[in-house]
Amino acid sequence: MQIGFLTIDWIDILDILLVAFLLYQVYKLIQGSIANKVFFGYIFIYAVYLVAKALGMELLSAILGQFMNVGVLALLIIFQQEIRRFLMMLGRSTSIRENTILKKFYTPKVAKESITSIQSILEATKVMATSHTGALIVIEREDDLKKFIESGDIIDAEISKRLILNIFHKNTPLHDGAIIIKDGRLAAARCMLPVSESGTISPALGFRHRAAFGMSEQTDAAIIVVSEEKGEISFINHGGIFRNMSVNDLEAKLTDYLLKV
Ligand SMILES: Nc1ncnc2c1ncn2[C@@H]1O[C@H](COP(=O)(O)OP(=O)(O)OP(=O)(O)O)[C@@H](O)[C@H]1O
Repeated sequence: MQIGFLTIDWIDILDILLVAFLLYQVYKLIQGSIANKVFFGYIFIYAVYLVAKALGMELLSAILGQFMNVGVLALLIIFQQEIRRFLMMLGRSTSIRENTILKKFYTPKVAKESITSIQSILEATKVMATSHTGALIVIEREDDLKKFIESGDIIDAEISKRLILNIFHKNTPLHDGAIIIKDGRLAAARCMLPVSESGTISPALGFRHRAAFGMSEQTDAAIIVVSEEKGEISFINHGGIFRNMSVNDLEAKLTDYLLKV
């Protein structure tokens, strides 16, 4: 096919479509994050570079060419988190859980143990919501939370309503940060979670919620947040946030999510 001075064959069309698809996926991945602006800046410079090259502007294309070469390295550093998220997304979508045939033969490993501890978690959540006690509870599913557990104080105790209430009680040494539940046991308290940089999170939500979002971006954990300010219960997972939940709604969501293959 001839368009003006350009000769285009079907490989070129396929090439353009694949690049467009790839760029769209990258855009979706970084949408709302700070990296978004860097991405468009980079695309703009690349477009100028291509035009300068096509017009034979040697000096400008040489300078921009050098910038593009170093830029790839810079992009790897700037987009660290997004690249990690992208690879995790790929890893997850090729895992047994996402495979409809293998799924039939597979039972989630954490489900049974975690389900038995749900009642204590729900009862404690109810009390904390009523008393406006801030809390952040992370329940491990398939993704290993070892590195987050190690960021806090190891407890490794049987879960009980009283233990949870005691940990989150204001003015106690362990109340800051998150508790992590693993295999039906309270693994650790005072855990540090990654804070999300997403620009789509409501500005009304503070760091406790941002940390829950950050965790849900990097892992498949189930996360419960009790807001200190409003006494509101939220459930967060990598599917999004469910705000202002009743304890019954939370029970249904949590059971469903923990048992989901
Ligand atoms: N990265 C983090 N990892 C774990 N816990 C965190 C992190 N950042 C903040 N927190 C917890 O959140 C508390 C601060 O919450 P902040 O008031 O900013 O959040 P919020 O989302 O507005 O919630 P609230 O409605 O309870 O005020 C801290 O005291 C700490 O316990």
